[in-house]
Amino acid sequence: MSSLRTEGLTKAFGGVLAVDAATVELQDGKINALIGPNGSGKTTFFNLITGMIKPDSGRVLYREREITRHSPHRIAHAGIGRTFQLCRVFPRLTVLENLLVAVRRTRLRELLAGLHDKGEIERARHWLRRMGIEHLEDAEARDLSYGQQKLLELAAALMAEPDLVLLDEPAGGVNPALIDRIVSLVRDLNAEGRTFLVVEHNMDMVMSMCDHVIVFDRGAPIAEGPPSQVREDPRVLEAYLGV
Ligand SMILES: Nc1ncnc2c1ncn2[C@@H]1O[C@H](COP(=O)(O)OP(=O)(O)OP(=O)(O)O)[C@@H](O)[C@H]1O
Repeated sequence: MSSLRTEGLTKAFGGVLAVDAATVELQDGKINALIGPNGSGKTTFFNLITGMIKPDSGRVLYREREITRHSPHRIAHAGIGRTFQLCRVFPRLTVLENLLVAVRRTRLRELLAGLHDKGEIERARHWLRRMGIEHLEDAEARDLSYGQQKLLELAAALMAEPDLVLLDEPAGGVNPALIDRIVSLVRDLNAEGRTFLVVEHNMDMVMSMCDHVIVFDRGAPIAEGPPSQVREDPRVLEAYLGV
């Protein structure tokens, strides 16, 4: 059973077919990985699912309902959260403020006017504790290390209580100790019932953390299965090595 699936999803930029008739089904309740060589369409696929860009053709279904061409806000509301390859936080807001605006961007004005919702502050503190950055609540986001900003971004995504979380290169630019922390956090969040789709180039992380691996090449899946199986697949080696 799958909560998210795509059918023939296609997106071209000029003459480049970034995502080419991709039919993909995620395993529900699992940590799914999306891997593939540079430029194989992984980030574009994420952007199509989360409504950041619109497909040329094909469909995205979540819980058997069509969400193709819905706005990013509506897709987030349906229960799909995400982080970005190059971390996106508001540099001049504090850590806590970043989480409060994450709930609803339109409330930025209220936030700046000092109007806080107590329940939301409690939830924000809960996620900061889970990320282990609660001591940084009043720091401006720009003063955090890159890895801490990634944890903040994950906390911001979790503020909307998503059932499906898309992580775009969570280990990119992060030191090994923090990678371990992110892995154990993702495992815990998954054990609590959240499904994950993780784009990641760090193969150690993919192989040790993920249950199901989908391999993209030239905009579409060429192989999928458990990590041990995918690692041995000649099509995957060929896509990566170009042999
Ligand atoms: N906004 C855009 N305009 C033009 N071309 C784009 C755009 N976004 C992506 N592309 C092209 O589409 C293809 C797929 O890119 P995409 O970023 O989705 O791949 P990726 O698998 O995420 O790569 P990486 O692993 O390097 O992050 C590439 O050829 C890329 O140059």
